[in-house]
Amino acid sequence: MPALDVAGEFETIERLLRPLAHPEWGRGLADDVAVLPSRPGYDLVLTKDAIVEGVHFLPDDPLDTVAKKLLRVNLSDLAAKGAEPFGYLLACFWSERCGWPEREAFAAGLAEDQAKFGVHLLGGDTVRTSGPASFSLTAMGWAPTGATVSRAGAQVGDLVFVTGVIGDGLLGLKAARGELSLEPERLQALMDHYRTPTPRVDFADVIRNFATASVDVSDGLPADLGHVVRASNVGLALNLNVLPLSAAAQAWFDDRVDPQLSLEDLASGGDDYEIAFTAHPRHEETLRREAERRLLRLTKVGEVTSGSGLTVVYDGQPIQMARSGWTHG
Ligand SMILES: Nc1ncnc2c1ncn2[C@@H]1O[C@H](COP(=O)(O)OP(=O)(O)O)[C@@H](O)[C@H]1O
Ligand SMILES: Cc1ncc(C[n+]2csc(CCOP(=O)(O)OP(=O)(O)O)c2C)c(N)n1
Ligand SMILES: [Mg+2]
Ligand SMILES: [Mg+2]
Ligand SMILES: [Mg+2]
Repeated sequence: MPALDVAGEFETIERLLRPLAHPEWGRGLADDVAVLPSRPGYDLVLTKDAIVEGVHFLPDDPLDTVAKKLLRVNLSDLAAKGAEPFGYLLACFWSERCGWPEREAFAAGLAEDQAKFGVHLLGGDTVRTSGPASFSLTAMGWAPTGATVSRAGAQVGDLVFVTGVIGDGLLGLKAARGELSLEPERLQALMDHYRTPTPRVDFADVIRNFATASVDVSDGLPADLGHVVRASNVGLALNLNVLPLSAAAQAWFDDRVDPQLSLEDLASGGDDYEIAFTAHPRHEETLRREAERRLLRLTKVGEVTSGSGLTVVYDGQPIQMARSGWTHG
């Protein structure tokens, strides 16, 4: 048995990652591949997002929450498309700060979230780097054949909804950097959202059944709705005045001197990992009921119009936003 401070490649795989392996399809992480049986009647839905220290998480974020964020941002993409997750491939680029205790914390975070979301590890890769700690994950899910929701199906007259709240990701980052003065519980709630966002996995079946188009909100609500607008070749009016805020974000907002600019910042900050989607107005009541059953906030933030392009509206007037969301320049 290697000493406890060992953080080598094979120790990491055997002692920390093997316990996370998919019981049927992971081959105990002791083979070159994972082999999955095909599933008649279903499509295999795949997505990959990487996270990098200094870009997606802070150098002093605990590694268990980094692992959870990595898994969750990917589960968010699957949920937005209406797919049910079952497994993932993982690549770890451990930096010098990732000794054995940090790797143990990372694996413990994954173990907790595997249980929470019903997924297992299928394989991956493990390397060491002199650069920033980085992690990449490929999430896999099933959706009934042909049922996956794209960005392209929005129809003129559809309503635009968003799950949960918008802006806590941005404020959580500010809070973690010590840039906000709010009550400690509020700061904690915001930091929790930044470090461990909640992917709307239990809303995936509703999206599958009722959404005409959907996207997960990672870059910023206007930026991500912009993808829907372009893919669907429609217009879309987004009403900033109804942006759903958490209690903590509301407390921050109430102290601002420029409400419009503050809402623009919250809307375009990103790191929300909510689902924005379009649906026919006849489904509004059902959507509200399904959200309520799941104790999930659901807000109608706009409508799909003829024409093309996203129009952001504040106090009934179209406005020009300085930036619509995060981009990796
Ligand atoms: N390096 C890459 N190689 C192949 N496809 C990529 C790469 N980077 C991004 N994409 C694809 O571009 C699209 C948009 O990516 P992204 O903005 O990261 O979307 P998301 O918000 O779904 O994570 C996705 O289909 C994604 O798979
Ligand atoms: C330290 C730090 N600085 C800035 C941010 C803000 N931020 C970085 S990437 C990003 C957008 C989401 O990440 P991305 O890689 O674009 O995910 P994807 O759109 O592919 O899902 C945001 C809001 C952050 N999360 N952490
Ligand atoms: Mg991505
Ligand atoms: Mg994503
Ligand atoms: Mg992005």
